[in-house]
Amino acid sequence: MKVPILTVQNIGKSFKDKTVVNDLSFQVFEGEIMGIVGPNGAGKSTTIRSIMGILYPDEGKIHFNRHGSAEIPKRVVGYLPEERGLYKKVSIMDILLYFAELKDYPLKKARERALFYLKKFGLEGKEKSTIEEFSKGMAQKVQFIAAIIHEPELLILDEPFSGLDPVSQDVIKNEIRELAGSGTAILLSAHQMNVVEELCDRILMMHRGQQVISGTLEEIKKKYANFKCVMHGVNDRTKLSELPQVQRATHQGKVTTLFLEDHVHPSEWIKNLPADVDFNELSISRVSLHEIFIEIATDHSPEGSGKSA
Ligand SMILES: Nc1ncnc2c1ncn2[C@@H]1O[C@H](COP(=O)(O)OP(=O)(O)OP(=O)(O)O)[C@@H](O)[C@H]1O
Repeated sequence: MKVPILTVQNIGKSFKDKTVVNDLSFQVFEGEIMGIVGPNGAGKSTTIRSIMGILYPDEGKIHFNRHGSAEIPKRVVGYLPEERGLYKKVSIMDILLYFAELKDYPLKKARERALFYLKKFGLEGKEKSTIEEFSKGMAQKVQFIAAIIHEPELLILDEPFSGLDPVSQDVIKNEIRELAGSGTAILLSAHQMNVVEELCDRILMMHRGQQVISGTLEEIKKKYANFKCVMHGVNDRTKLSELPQVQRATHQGKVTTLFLEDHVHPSEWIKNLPADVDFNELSISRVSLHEIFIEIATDHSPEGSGKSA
């Protein structure tokens, strides 16, 4: 049975007269990785800051299911904020122990965990170094360790991959998977759709403060990811755009991408292609999360039917 760790219920937040989060509800369960995605300014960080008690929502409720009080159970929540910042001149070990102390976590255990993770993240022997001696990516790894040093049951990561090279991204991705595997509930926001596809069990997409899509990747793809046909050949663009059951088309040189309407059966559709369509390569696949994101961010409804070239 899925055990809820965090329940966000109909929250709303406005700054002056601008509504930035509107009637948003979701849950995060034990051992799952939930991705919150959306264009810049969609309201992701405002949502996360509301959960963390940095901002107060004007409406709705935030409930940490295992903890009755209205207070945030800080001892069991780990947080990697969007704006990074660690004391520049303090040793890495002291920084990590300081974070553990803030969460009332036993310091002996924290020291052991700090050394374990520094080694795991390729920073063995660096515990006496300071952040000013570190690169941005190294500092980010330390900040990630600070967020998990106290073994949180809920881990909230605001853009954990920004500024990381692909190798470091993999290190953090693997750690997130391992933490979820051991039961940690994880809520993360990210802009890298490929990473979100790969990592998240469920995805919530926000736009203008509201939920526009949510579900598992499979559910989202089934519901929103129509098929697309990518064609390499020399053709009349208008003719291709006007083929039956084509929702819209994009063209780049000799490559045309035809986004097919809902419920089109691709093999039937191919059979009905006119004989004079020229191509030397043709592929059909479901659109990616990245493309669904672009559709929403550019205000094309994922279920829209307008044709555009
Ligand atoms: N303290 C604040 N005062 C006024 N407006 C704010 C404040 N914080 C956020 N906003 C506005 O709220 C909207 C949502 O911002 P938020 O940072 O939540 O978006 P986001 O989805 O995290 O974006 P990004 O992907 O760019 O980080 C933006 O229009 C932003 O300008």
